[in-house]
Amino acid sequence: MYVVIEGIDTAGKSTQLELLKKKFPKATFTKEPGGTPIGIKLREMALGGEAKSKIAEMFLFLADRAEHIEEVIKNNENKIVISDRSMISGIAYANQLDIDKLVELNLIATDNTLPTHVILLELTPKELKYRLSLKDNDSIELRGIDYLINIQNRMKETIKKLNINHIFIDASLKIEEIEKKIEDFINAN
Ligand SMILES: Nc1ncnc2c1ncn2[C@@H]1O[C@H](COP(=O)(O)OP(=O)(O)OP(=O)(O)O)[C@@H](O)[C@H]1O
Ligand SMILES: Cc1cn([C@H]2C[C@H](O)[C@@H](COP(=O)(O)O)O2)c(=O)[nH]c1=O
Repeated sequence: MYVVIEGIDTAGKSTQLELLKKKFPKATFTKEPGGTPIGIKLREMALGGEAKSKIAEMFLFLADRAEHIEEVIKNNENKIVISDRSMISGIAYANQLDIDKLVELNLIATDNTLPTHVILLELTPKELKYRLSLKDNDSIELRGIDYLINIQNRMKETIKKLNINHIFIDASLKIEEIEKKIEDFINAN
């Protein structure tokens, strides 16, 4: 079972992952970018904002993803793996290219491996604005509310297009309510 938690910046992914670690102690927890030793270096490069080219930035994320699939996902095929982000983020954030082209590129990186379960935490523009105001923003968060809401729409479109088993959850619900919905979704499937 390859479960991924998706959502734009500040949607509440890390908060829920910490709770899931207690609920599913035998699962393998991982993340993109940065779930492998090479991935840690690629993450630094991608998020440092050094790349002038958006295409170069996308290839950094794709390199991270290819290594992550090979080293983490395939090596834990018979376990529950729960990942903070996946190719869904890869396709949504690279918004300079169309989704079909990005699906092709991402399937090369993942050797055709798709998540089996996608949980998307969905933010309203108002809540996103509030949550971003509470923290120092990295180079991607500095692109702003409209950019991130557009990315969220691309995430939803991608999940539907790939026809992956999924749940969309209102990220403004109480933390415990979201936790329960996620637990029920994983256990039901
Ligand atoms: N359901 C919730 N209601 C209100 N605030 C929440 C909720 N879930 C998380 N938060 C708060 O929102 C902020 C972002 O949460 P968190 O770090 O879990 O998001 P994230 O999706 O992992 O973010 P990023 O992708 O930027 O790392 C934190 O201040 C957290 O306490
Ligand atoms: C996988 C992936 C991620 N991104 C962006 C999304 C976030 O802004 C950062 C990752 O930060 P987090 O704190 O680990 O959530 O990177 C992207 O642009 N493309 C991708 O493929």
